[in-house]
Amino acid sequence: MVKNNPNVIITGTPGVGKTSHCELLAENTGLKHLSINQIVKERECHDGYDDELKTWIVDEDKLLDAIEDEVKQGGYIIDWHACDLFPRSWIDLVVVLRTDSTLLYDRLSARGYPQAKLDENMDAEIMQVLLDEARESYDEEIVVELRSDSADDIESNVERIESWLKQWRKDHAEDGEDER
Ligand SMILES: Nc1ncnc2c1ncn2[C@@H]1O[C@H](COP(=O)(O)OP(=O)(O)OP(=O)(O)O)[C@@H](O)[C@H]1O
Repeated sequence: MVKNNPNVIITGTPGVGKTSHCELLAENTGLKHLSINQIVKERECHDGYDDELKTWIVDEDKLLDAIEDEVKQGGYIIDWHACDLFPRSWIDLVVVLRTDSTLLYDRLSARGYPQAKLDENMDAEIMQVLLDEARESYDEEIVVELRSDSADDIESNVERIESWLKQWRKDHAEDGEDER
């Protein structure tokens, strides 16, 4: 299928700023924000709720089936704290957001996370779990690591992604012309 728009994953540890980035990027570009959290709940792509970690237990096969037809058309910003489940052929850019661990601690504490969940997420950020997962799952040219410490970071990161998008659209418009 020829896509007119790319698919971008915005990933990173919970609390790193994925939703904040996705919302601004969607508003500025017209790409659609696909919150996997919401899809899992609304389309029931889970095997129940983990009471201890206060999170849904995701059924990845159900989730991929639920979004495949939409995502294959292109134009989605996928917002999720994992990335290795999405087929490489669907994805054009993977942005891994990173933040300072003190800032992350404050953001997650403010949400009232249980201690076990807070510790797990702090460890994941410090050990750069998501960055390694992205690098192992996709070609290195499409994986970008960006800081998300301040509001200015959000703006400049979104601007960078917008520039990338402009170039992607230009390149693919030329491809389309070549094919004619
Ligand atoms: N770069 C930033 N500068 C200042 N505050 C930020 C930044 N990124 C996120 N925050 C704040 O941290 C909190 C969590 O942000 P957000 O919901 O965007 O994270 P998330 O990665 O989408 O989390 P989750 O994976 O749990 O959905 C929010 O209160 C948000 O305002």
